[in-house]
Amino acid sequence: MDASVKNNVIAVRRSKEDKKVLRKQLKASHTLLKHEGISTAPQPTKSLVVANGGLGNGVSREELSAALNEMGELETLIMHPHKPYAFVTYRSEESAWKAHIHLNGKKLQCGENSVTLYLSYVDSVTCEKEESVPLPEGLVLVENFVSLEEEALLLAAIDWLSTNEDVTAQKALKHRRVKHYGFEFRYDNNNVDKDKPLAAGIPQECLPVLEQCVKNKHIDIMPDQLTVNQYESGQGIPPHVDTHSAFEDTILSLSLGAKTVMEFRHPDGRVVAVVLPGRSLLVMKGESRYLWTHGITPRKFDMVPVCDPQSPAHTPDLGTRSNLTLYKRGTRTSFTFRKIRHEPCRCAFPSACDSQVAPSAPSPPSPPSLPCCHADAALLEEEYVHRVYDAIASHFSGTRHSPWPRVCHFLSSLPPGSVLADVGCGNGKYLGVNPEVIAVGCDRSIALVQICAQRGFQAFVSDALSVPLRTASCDACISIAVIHHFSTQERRLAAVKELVRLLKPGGRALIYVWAFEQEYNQQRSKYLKDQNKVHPEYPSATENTPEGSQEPHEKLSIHSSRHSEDNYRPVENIQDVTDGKLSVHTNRTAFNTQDLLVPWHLKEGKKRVEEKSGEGGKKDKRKEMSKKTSGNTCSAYSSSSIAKLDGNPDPSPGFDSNMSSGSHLDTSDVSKPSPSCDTSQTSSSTLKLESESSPAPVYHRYYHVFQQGELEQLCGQEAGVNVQSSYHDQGNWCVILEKDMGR
Ligand SMILES: O=C(O)CCC(=O)C(=O)O
Ligand SMILES: [Fe+2]
Ligand SMILES: [Zn+2]
Repeated sequence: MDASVKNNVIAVRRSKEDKKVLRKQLKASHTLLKHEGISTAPQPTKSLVVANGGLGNGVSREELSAALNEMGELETLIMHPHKPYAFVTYRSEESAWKAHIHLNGKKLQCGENSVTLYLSYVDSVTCEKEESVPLPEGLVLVENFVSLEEEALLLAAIDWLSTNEDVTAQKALKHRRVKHYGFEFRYDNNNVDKDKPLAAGIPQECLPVLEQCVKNKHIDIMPDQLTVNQYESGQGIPPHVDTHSAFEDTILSLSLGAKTVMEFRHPDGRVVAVVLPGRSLLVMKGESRYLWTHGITPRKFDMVPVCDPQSPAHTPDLGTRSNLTLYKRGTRTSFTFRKIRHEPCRCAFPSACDSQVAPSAPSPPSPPSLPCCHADAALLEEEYVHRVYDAIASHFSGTRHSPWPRVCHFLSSLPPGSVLADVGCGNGKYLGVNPEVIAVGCDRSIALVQICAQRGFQAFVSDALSVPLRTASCDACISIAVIHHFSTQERRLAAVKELVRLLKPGGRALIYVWAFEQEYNQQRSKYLKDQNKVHPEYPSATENTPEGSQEPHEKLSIHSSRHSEDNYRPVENIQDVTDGKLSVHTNRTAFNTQDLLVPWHLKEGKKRVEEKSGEGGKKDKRKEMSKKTSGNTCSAYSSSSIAKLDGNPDPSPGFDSNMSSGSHLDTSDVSKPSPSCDTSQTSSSTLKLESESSPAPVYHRYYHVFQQGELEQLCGQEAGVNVQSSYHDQGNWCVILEKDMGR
């Protein structure tokens, strides 16, 4: 090839590349306008928006500013938390122009990953003021409370190698090291043996610090108990309230070593992230001690303000607003000083107080523990998922009638003639959404499958881990609110694998699971919002769960920053704090643990309603429902029109029906459960509780609520499938998977 031809080929290639970059840049501008309201300028200015260069992409301030600084002197660099873009303003337009030429379409290495930057000029930079969120009431943070020398002295006072004979539960907890002095805090009963002081009292080295605390009126009486926690990077402590009956009001926590971010969560869903710098003292009193939970999410990076002089990434020239950076966690050691309480607690927060009234939902007589093996897991699910759904099926079905728009959208996108499996189909509300597809449902609950059959849908009883359908027989699968009922990670993965097995190559699966995070984009979910409202459309605050809500959007307090979206790391199980026993969730409050029991208050009276409405007979609901839900309208059908089961139709002609598992709970039906209940159900005595004051039986369903990123990570473990998209929908995490063509 002669030189001119070669040059032409290179020029063509280059122009092709340029066109590609231009196309992508335009797309990025379009997205910025559409989703963020940021309009780009057609002509050069001093300011640029850097798409993909945001903290939300895992780009740190240091990495981005290093690249930008090479093009000229910066005036400001603004990085909003969680956003996938940054704004840069140069001192001169020429530098901005240079950055545009050299960095647009270029890859930036960020740790192990790289991102491609797209730069566009902007006329003005949105310098959204950080919302200054107050700290929880009663919380005080005192920076530089101890000197560097005192810090070293205190750290040296802890001998991690020695073990105290008299300490039963003093051990390296799964996710951090712990040592107790004065009294042992026992993680098996969440309390202290008040009559059994430890041989080792609070170390002498702590006394000057404690005296200072008393002198400064941070605490009235000298503490007599110390818990030292040591966290390596990536470790944390689950959200909890220190047991009221164990300790007096004030709790002091001294942070030594690396800084961390502690999250405070109010039962109404508010989350405040507080940066705890090394050598600072956190004083928790009143509401912040009694009502808000505190916890440290296990992660390796936190998002912290760059203006914090503690931060190694401190860059004072760049202004202070939105100057956040990723901070890599190091080892942190905390000294938590508390005073043992000898009388019952009489705080003003009875809902969170173990000394005062019982919690709103009675616990099962003997709450189960998280399973440690496959057999235990199967037993737990049998008792706390399958039996419950069979017992509450009718009432449950009456509350589950509005198909979700985004699920409908997925179903409506399937070409006519597609084969669809709804694994964990519940009462079958999605089976008629797209009448052009061949839909079959399965559910572990025979009672729910009977309801499907009653409506004229094809459904059979089956365990979601072993669906009696041929491999690669389905164009699409849906699993709506099912996988969160599996009690081990292995079983959740097995459920994903089973969906993938059913798919044809190129087939797609839609998965919904309930989210740990019930606040998203600064909005609390309906699930949380309706906690005090008795709304005709929704279950009451103390009642059953619609599974609708959202991701925590931690508010930045003056002293705080939101943490980064580090890769998902499982939350340390609350077991370390409550020892083993699953806790009973209070409906319509924020979650404070990932594995829990969710109460279902069974309502009586179905029969009466049916008699009144005169719609007790059997009816083919499929046509009616298809009519109403075809297209993308997703209209609800009335729960009072659900036929009463007066027979036992064979739910699954042609299929093996003696399988077990994967019951269905709807994701976000927020409709009021109609007073419908099949009173002839049987139930396990360990699940159902009746008390004199509340004759309505309460059942408990096991859930594993997913943290952001966890579902993607789970699906990522299954080879031969891609996560095509993932999103948050009404308090659920959702993914669409696509099976590889080659499989
Ligand atoms: O590490 C901390 O600062 C808090 C420890 C804590 O909350 C506890 O031990 O109860
Ligand atoms: Fe605590
Ligand atoms: Zn209390």
